Amino acid sequence: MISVEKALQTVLNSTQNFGVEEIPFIKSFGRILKEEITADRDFPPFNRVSMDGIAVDFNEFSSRLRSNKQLSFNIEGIQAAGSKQITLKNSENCIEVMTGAVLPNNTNSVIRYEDVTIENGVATINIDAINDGQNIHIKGKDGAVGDILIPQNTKISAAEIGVLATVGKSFVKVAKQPKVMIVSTGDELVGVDEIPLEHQIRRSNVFTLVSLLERLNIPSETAHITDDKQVLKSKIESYLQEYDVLLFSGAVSKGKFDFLPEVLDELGVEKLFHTVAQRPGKPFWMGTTKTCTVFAFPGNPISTFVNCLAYFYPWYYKSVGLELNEETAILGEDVTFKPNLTYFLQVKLEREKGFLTAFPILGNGSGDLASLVKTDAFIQLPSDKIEFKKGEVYPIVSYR
Ligand SMILES: Nc1nc2c(c(=O)[nH]1)N[C@H]1C(S)=C(S)[C@@H](COP(=O)(O)OP(=O)(O)OC[C@H]3O[C@@H](n4cnc5c(N)ncnc54)[C@H](O)[C@@H]3O)O[C@H]1N2
Ligand code: MOO
Ligand SMILES: [Mg+2]
Repeated sequence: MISVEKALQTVLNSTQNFGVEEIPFIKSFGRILKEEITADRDFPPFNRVSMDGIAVDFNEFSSRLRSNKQLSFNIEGIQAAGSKQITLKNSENCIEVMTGAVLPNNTNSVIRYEDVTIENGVATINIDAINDGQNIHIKGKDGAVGDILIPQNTKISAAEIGVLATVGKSFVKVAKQPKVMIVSTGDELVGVDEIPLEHQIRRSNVFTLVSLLERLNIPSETAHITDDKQVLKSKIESYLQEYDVLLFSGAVSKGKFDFLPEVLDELGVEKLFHTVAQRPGKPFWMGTTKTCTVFAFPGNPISTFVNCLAYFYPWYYKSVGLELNEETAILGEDVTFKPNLTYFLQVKLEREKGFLTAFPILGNGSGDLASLVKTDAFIQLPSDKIEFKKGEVYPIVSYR
């Protein structure tokens, strides 16, 4: 048996590189960027008018103000957004300009319509102070051509999608997703659409795993294998050839029909560890071949669930180059836990005065999958303590 810390270290030392693929940018939400995105032109690419109004020459405005002349300007033309830049021919005049338009040549300040009265083609300014360059979004102010706008290894959100669009990146390089097979085992398990007999239950773990992977945008396939050693062996043999990752749930403990560890061993999967000093999820088995990583989670639903979050998630993040950000929360109640095991305790998270606080909710052990609905996360209480006090801070793995 190894500690949670050692198990996680082992998991992180056996990450995989899934390669890179180029996909349409609009399909890249949630994926990990595998190239730098640079500005293809200045941001904004021209002096952009930022208020609807009139554009004037600031010097002309100032000199009239100094000599108490009328602040009336003949309107020479209109500069609309999407039109080529026009030029103010006579600096005593002005040009009407629209937000998003190029600032006309020979003008350098924009006065809002709200501060102007327009009559018979003449705009009279109703304010007696303007700033040189006002209401103009200067070319290159947000970024210069060639600037890095999005660094490599960024997780693509709506913000990045907008930037990809604006620089014309219709195709973008992202980390390939692993090819994953999720397998449940057990003779007691029937399909979701079936009516279980007295001694049977519907299988649920594969579907929670599919959904936990969907949170990472990883597609997956599923299969179910009965507790038959030969069938297990022949199916797994072909899965090992075909997939980057196999996630199992069940058949890793001490039961007569828990064949998985020996089958994986017979198929040449190198065991990295079996059983971790934790509750729940203790009989977790992990191993690798040259091309495939195998996570065999204990079958109790909460064991499968927490181990996917605590081990597969960080393994995937590191594999695709994402930083691991440890989340923490304040324990909301005293907890006593005697066994010399790391305790992944189910908690409901609440924000109290801006701080994330974790309130323990005790279910009926690792088979009580309905209790997951009442909680949001697991708080990770270390094995070297027995008493955990309200107010102490510990890592959490959340799933909401
Ligand atoms: N003698 C011992 N017995 C057990 C130990 C032990 O240390 N010594 N460990 C216990 C712990 S802890 C766990 S966790 C389980 C792990 O068992 P397995 O990984 O072998 O899983 P199974 O025996 O196949 O199933 C356990 C339990 O989970 C249910 N299950 C399995 N798959 C699914 C699924 N896809 N959907 C819903 N439920 C599932 C299954 O029906 C069993 O009730 O072993 C303890 N025993
Ligand atoms: O490890 Mo088991 O998951 O405690 O129920
Ligand atoms: Mg078992």
